[in-house]
Formats: sequence, structure tokens, C-alpha cells
Amino acid sequence: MKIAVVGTGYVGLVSGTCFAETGNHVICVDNNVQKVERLRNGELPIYEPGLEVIFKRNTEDGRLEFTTDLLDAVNRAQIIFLALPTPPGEDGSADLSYVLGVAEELGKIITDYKVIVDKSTVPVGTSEKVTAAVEKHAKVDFDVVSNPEFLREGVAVEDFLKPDRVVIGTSSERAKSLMHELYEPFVRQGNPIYFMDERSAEMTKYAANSYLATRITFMNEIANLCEKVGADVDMVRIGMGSDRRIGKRFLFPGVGYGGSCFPKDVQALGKTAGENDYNFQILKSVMEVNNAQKYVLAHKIKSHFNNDLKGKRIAIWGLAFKPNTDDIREAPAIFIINELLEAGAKVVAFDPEAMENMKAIFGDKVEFIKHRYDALKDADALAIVTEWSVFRTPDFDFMAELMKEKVIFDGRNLYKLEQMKQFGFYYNSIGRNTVEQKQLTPAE
Ligand SMILES: NC(=O)C1=CN([C@@H]2O[C@H](COP(=O)(O)OP(=O)(O)OC[C@H]3O[C@@H](n4cnc5c(N)ncnc54)[C@H](O)[C@@H]3O)[C@@H](O)[C@H]2O)C=CC1
Ligand SMILES: O=C(O)[C@H]1O[C@H](OP(=O)(O)OP(=O)(O)OC[C@H]2O[C@@H](n3ccc(=O)[nH]c3=O)[C@H](O)[C@@H]2O)[C@H](O)[C@@H](O)[C@@H]1O
Repeated sequence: MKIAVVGTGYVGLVSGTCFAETGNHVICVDNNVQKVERLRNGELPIYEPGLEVIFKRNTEDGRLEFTTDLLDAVNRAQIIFLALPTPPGEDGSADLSYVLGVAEELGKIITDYKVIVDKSTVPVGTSEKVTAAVEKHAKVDFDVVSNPEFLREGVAVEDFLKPDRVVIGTSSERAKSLMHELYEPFVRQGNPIYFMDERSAEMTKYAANSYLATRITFMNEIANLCEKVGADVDMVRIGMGSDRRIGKRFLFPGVGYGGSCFPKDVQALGKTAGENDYNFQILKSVMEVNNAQKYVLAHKIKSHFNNDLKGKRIAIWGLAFKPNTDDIREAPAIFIINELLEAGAKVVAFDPEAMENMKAIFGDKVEFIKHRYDALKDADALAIVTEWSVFRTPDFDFMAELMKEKVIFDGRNLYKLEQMKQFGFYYNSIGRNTVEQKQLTPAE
């Protein structure tokens, strides 16, 4: 099939490349000239495991192309995906200007039947708005389909190639049959394609993201309470998660959810509720609790040093909002670093992939260090913010040698309490007992 994907970001680039991988011809369009230039030169603008190999294969085989020319891409495609940004507007609702702007353009340029697929995350009712925007100028038949995307950054290729499910919202039999043909190779393992109406498809996406954000937030509150009552949230998590009705995944407490989607989608669903005269109380609490959780680690560090971080050197391991990505949108690390800098700390940071992006925010206010251990030299404390695998089994003896003080604040519960006791670290994690440093008596 011939496909155009408008918007070549995390979703557009991954979707386009994966559609090419199943034999389709895909043209990705972006209005960012530099990005398109880099892609044409074989360079990926994002870090996403597994993407490079299929990107290379499909561009070399001529199935995957990049352009800034919307007209040319649309003329050559039967199905047009919109993978455009839907950032929060000033009032918290999703800003539809990118999606509706391109929809209007499409109306002007389509000359034969097209299926226009909304892959961006958009509020209920958007497919009708897209239809109206295209209709303003269109002189030919078209269908608008809602096809929300559920991929996670860091495992995006795997998620796209083997989705748990595909959701398609359409009332058109013609569009349904084309979408079925396109997605059939991705659901060979027996996972379903759910066809439904457009509004339900749009709502499914917000409901899924908001539920997951709520689940994490619930665990963060359980963790905070565990600290107060002397329970261990990791034990509680395992005990709870083995109930099949609850399940083991997505129950990890931490430094609050971040990323480009959960924060904005929870806010946008709350906004939709408000506009429809519904008081969605849980979502309000989720946002409030998550905002506080982003500061928990920084507050622990401040309180450990009696609220005075002047002259203290704090090392940060992990800047990306989650491992295996260079994405720092709404990353908890940003909030933590700001708080530490404000309290007078010297912040030195390491991340395997996200340092360039973070430099664009903090410049020389933060010292970025190329090797994880170098960040620890003379540090008064280490704060672990992202659970990259490379942080999981470090050389604790070497760390103790490098650091001025053997103090770790772990926002991701990477280490066992026993282990920390054994190596003599002060260790403060999330929802678990604090390991105090053993005070050596003169006799010892
Ligand atoms: N990032 C993720 O993991 C997921 C994102 N989504 C949703 O997908 C949508 C896109 O998200 P991302 O890919 O993360 O955004 P992104 O910001 O990474 O990419 C958007 C791309 O659209 C381009 N663009 C903007 N205006 C354009 C125009 N008029 N014509 C052509 N290109 C244009 C930008 O230059 C950029 O390359 C959002 O609605 C998001 O909520 C859904 C599932 C997962
Ligand atoms: O709409 C989107 O953009 C995507 O949003 C999330 O994917 P993503 O933001 O890439 O990453 P997640 O793995 O969901 O993590 C989101 C945040 O929650 C945090 N998290 C996740 C899981 C957990 O158990 N605990 C926890 O704190 C992560 O650290 C991260 O900050 C959803 O998982 C995807 O299904 C969805 O398509």
C-alpha cells in the first residue's frame, strides 16, 4: 500500500518505518527542513532501540522516503497518517492547531479518495473537526479514521510491530477494509484489531494513558505511606501484583511519571470532563500527587543536608524521563535539578543518551560528565533518577572510593537494602526503610 505519514517525530518515524518494514511504500513528511535533511542522509534524529536497523533496510530498499513536500507525498499515497504534536494549550486542553492546520491543507490538495488517519492523541470529537477542516476545500471523497497509538518510547519498535491491540475508529466500511489490510501483518500473533466508532477510539487512548498514570500515582502514594509505617513497597508491590486481577506491570513507584504524554493527556482528559460538566475527581488528585512526587527526591536530599546545599556536590545518574530514550520532555530530572540548584548545590550529571537534550535546558549551570563514575568524584551524594540498566550493578567499592560521602538517594529502588548496608552507604530510596550509615565506635 502507499502511505504518507505527516509529522516525523517519535510516533511518525516509528510508524512510518514499521509500515515500510511490512512491505508498504511510505513517505514521511515533516516541515522541519533540518530533520528531513538528516533523515535523507541516513541519520536518525532520535534514539530508539531497534529503529536504526529497520530504518536503514527500508531506506536502502527504497520503501521509506522523507520529504518536506506535503503535496507530493499526498499525491502518491492512498492512506495519510497524521502524527502531529498535540501539546497542551494554555488552558490544559489539547492544542489541535497542528492537526487541523494540516487537515485544511489536505482538503486543498487531495484529488482522489484518501483515508486520513489521525494517529495523534486527540480529544473526543476531533475526527469530526478534522472532517470539517478537510471538507472546507475538498472536492473529492475521503474518510477520517481515528487510530490512536499505544507505543512506549524506548520499546517503540517492538510495541509497534507486535501491538497488544490495534484500535480503529471509523464508520466507513471502505476505510475499515483498507485499515484491516494494513494492520493485518502486525496482529499475526493473534492480538486483536478492535473496530469501533471514532469517539470511542479517541476516548480509549485517553482512558488508557490516564489509567496507567493513575496506577503509578497510586503506587507512589502507597510508597510514601510505606515509608511512614515502616513497610517495604517492593514487597507490597510483589504481593499485590501477583493477584492476576491487578497484574505485575506498571506498579513501580518512583519520582513521578514524566514524558511527553502522561502529563499532557491526564490534563487534557480532565479538561474534556470539565467541558462536559463532569467533575473527574481522580484525575485532579493524580495531577496533584504527581506534581508533588517529582520533588520527593530533591526534598529528601535537602532535608539530609539541613536544607543547605551550598558547597555540596550532588551527582545525578539519569536524566531521560525513562530508560532507553533521549527524550527529556517533562522529565522528573528537570524538576529535581532545578530544586537542587536553587538550594545552592553544584550539580554534576550523567545520562547515556539524554545529555545533549538536557544541555539545551541547563547549559553550564549543570556539569555534564561523559562517564558515569567520573560524575561521582568528590560527590557529597548521588541521586539516581532514571533506571538505565548500566546503573543496576555498579562497582560499589569503587563508588565509595570516589565519593566524598557514601550517600545515595535512589528514586528508582535499584539496589537491595542489605547490599547497601554491607557496602556502608547511607541509602534512601522510595517507599523503603532508609539504610543509615553505620557509625564506627572507637573500639571498632
Ligand atoms: N511520543 C510517544 O511515545 C507517543 C506520542 N503519541 C501522540 O502522537 C503525537 C505525536 O507525538 P510525537 O511523535 O511524540 O511528537 P514529536 O514532537 O516527536 O513529532 C511531531 C513532528 O511533527 C512535525 N510537524 C509539526 N508541524 C508539522 C506540519 N505542519 N507538517 C509536517 N510536520 C509537522 C514536527 O516537526 C515533529 O517532527 C502526539 O499527539 C502524541 O500525544 C502517541 C503515542 C506515543
Ligand atoms: O501516549 C503515549 O505517548 C505513550 O505514553 C506511555 O508511554 P511512555 O510515556 O513512552 O513511557 P512509559 O513507559 O509509559 O512511562 C511513562 C512514565 O511513567 C513512569 N513509570 C512507568 C511505569 C511504572 O511502573 N512506574 C513509573 O513511574 C516512567 O518512569 C515514565 O516517567 C504509555 O505507556 C504508552 O502506551 C503511550 O502510547
